[in-house]
Amino acid sequence: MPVIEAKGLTKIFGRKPQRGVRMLAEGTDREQLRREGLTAAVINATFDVQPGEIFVVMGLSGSGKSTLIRMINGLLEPTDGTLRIGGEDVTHLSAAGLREMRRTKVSMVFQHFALLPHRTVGENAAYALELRGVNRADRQRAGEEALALVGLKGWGGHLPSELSGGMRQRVGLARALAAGTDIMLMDEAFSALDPLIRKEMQDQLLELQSELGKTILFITHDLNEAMRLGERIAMMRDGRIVQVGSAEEILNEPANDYVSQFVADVDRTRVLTAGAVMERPVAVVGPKTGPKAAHRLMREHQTQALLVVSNDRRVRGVVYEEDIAEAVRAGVEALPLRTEGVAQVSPDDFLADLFQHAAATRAPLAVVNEAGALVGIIPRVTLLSALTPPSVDDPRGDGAEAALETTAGGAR
Ligand SMILES: Nc1ncnc2c1ncn2[C@@H]1O[C@H](COP(=O)(O)OP(=O)(O)OP(=O)(O)O)[C@@H](O)[C@H]1O
Repeated sequence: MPVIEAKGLTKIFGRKPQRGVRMLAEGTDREQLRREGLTAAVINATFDVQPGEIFVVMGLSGSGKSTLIRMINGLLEPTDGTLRIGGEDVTHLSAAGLREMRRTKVSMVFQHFALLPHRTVGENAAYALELRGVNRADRQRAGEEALALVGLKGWGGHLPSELSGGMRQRVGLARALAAGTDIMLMDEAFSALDPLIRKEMQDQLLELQSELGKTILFITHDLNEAMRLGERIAMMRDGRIVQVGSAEEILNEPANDYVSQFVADVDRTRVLTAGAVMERPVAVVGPKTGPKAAHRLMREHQTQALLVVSNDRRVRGVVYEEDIAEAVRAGVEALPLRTEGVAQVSPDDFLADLFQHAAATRAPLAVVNEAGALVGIIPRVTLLSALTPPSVDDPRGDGAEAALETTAGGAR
C-alpha cells in the first residue's frame, strides 16, 4: 500500500476556487484562469509514494512544489482531488485531525532549519516529543539518539547559534528523526547549504534512509540533487506533474520536449550508475563448457568476449573470441581464460568513473555486489553510448556483448 497517495490533487488560489476547477475541466488554460483572478498552483497531481522510497518533486520556481507539499502536511486544504496518507483519507481533515496527523505520521525538514534559537540543540532535536507531552528523560534520550544518527553526538548542550549552517540542518534532520514518524517531508532542505556540505548532507540522507527505511518526499529545484536522491522523480511544470520516473527513465525517455530540454545539459555519466544501466546476462552455460560451445555462444550473441563466473557467481575471468578461435583450431579442451584486467565495478559507481575500464578492455564490465557476486554486466557499447544521449532508433545501444558464461546450472 502506498504511504502517500494523491489522486487529481488540485489547489487553486483566489475567490471561489471551485470555479477554477470547473474551468480547468472544461479545458480552460492556466493563463485564462489567472486573468480571472485565480492561480492554479497545483493541477490534477496524481502519484503515489511507496514505503521506504525517496520520492523527489522537482520543478522550477513557481511550478507548484511548495503548494503540493503544504497540502501533504495539511497546511493547505486541497481544492479538488483526494489525498491519502497511510491509507487514511486526509483530504478534508479537521484542524484537530491535522494536528494529530502531523504529530504522529509526518515530520518536516525546512530549508531554513526553523530551529528555536534560545533552546539547546538537544531540546530542538526533541521538540516534537515535547509537543507530544513526552517526559523530559525520554525526550532527552530520543534527542541524543537522533543527534548521534546525524553525526552530532555530544552537541546537545550547545545553542544553534554556535553551529555552522550544515550542522544546523543536521539538527533539523535529527528533529524529524526524533519525532519517530514514518514519513519525512523535506522542502528544499539542502538548498541553503554550500555545495560541498550539501553533497555531504545528501550522502547522509541516503545512508540514513537505507538504515531507517523512512518514506521521504523531497522537494528541490535542483535537477542534479533530484537525480542523486530520487528513486523516482516527479517533474512539475506550471502546476502539473509532467513526468514521474527514475533518473534513468527521465534521462532516456523524457516525456516531452520540456523535460528533454531540462535534462539536456545534465552530465548523464555523473547521474547514471552502473546499477542503473547494467543488464542481466543473456546467456548461461554449464560448468564444463568447452571452447567450441563457448564459440557458438559468442556467435549467437554476436559478442567478442564472455564473462566467466563460478557457482557462487564470482567472476573468474574473460574469454575472448580470438583466443577461443585459436583454441578450437588447436583442439584445446579448456577455455582460454584471461584473468588480468577484468574490471569489476560496484552498482553504485557512476558511469563517469567507468570509462577508463571500457578503454582498457573489450570485455563487458562485471557489476558485482558487496559480497563479490555478479549481479549484472555492462556491455561496452552501453557504456560508450552513455556518453551521448540516446537516438530514437537505438535507445540503449546494442546489447550484443551481454553474453555470460557461468558454471551454475546445466549445459544448454
Ligand atoms: N497563498 C497563495 N496565494 C496565492 N497564490 C499563491 C499562494 N501560494 C502560492 N501561490 C502561487 O502558486 C504558484 C505556485 O507556487 P509554489 O510556491 O507552490 O511554487 P514552487 O514551485 O514551490 O516555487 P518556489 O520554489 O519559488 O517556492 C505560484 O504562481 C505562486 O505565486
